[in-house]
Amino acid sequence: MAAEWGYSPTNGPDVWARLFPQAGGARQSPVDICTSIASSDSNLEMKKLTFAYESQSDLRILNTGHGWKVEAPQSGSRLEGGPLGEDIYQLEQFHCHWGETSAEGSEHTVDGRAYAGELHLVHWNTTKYQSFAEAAQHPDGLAVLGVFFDVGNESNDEIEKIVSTLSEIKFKGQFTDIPDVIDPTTFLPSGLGYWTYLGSLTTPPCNECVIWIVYKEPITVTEEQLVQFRCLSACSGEAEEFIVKNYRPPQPLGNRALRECNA
Ligand SMILES: NS(=O)(=O)c1c(F)c(F)c(-n2cc(CC3CCCCC3)nn2)c(F)c1F
Ligand SMILES: [Zn+2]
Repeated sequence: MAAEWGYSPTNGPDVWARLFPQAGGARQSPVDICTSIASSDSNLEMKKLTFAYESQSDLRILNTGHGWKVEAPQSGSRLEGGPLGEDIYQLEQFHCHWGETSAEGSEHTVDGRAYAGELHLVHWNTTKYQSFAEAAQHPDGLAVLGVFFDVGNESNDEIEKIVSTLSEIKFKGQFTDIPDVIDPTTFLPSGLGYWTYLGSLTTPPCNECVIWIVYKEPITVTEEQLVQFRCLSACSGEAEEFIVKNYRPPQPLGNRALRECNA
């Protein structure tokens, strides 16, 4: 397998486990969310999931070669409650997954249906661990909020702040600062119902360290905004290999519990 993992037949999800053994584990993400087996859990209703983010400007966005990633270490942010027990999780970064067309692109699917993309807000457990890298080695180390993208006519203003920087980070390894103020709260849908289950990073090394919280209600972006995502290059040089898809297909849920909260 090519040294660098990716999403092509020769280095994609089907062969990740050769280099990254955890990718073949029993607690992998994403999964297909089968709504008929999701169980309502009164505990989730009682311990409301709460989040508090700061608005930040000059956040760094980089082209990872697999997509864009905004580094947003927010010591003042807090995600807690719901499935997170008594621990507090802090925002570390957010990024997104998409597909070649808007008929695909999300990582999680709902009753077999894919959305046009999926935003991930990645948090780590600051109650128990001293760093993101340490937290990523533990089963309750990370909490990721997943938000589906639906395509509509209305441009998403917060996503547009990301799109407006992409021409500056066309190639892998490039980064720039986002001049606009970003408030992560604005990425969340108005309806706060969600599904939750225990899973993993959806990219190598696929550590089984994520408490997943996937919102039921999608947010809207435009086709043009997704077209701009697909113009990023996976290469650092002149060669142009566009990042047209960067989603892992659903993995077996196995005997994991899938719970839901209709906030
Ligand atoms: N799609 S996802 O599951 O939301 C998702 C994530 F949650 C991530 F945290 C990462 N991630 C990977 C690393 C390197 C770490 C380096 C230290 C050891 C763990 C990996 N940094 N962030 C990631 F790439 C990703 F895709
Ligand atoms: Zn992701």
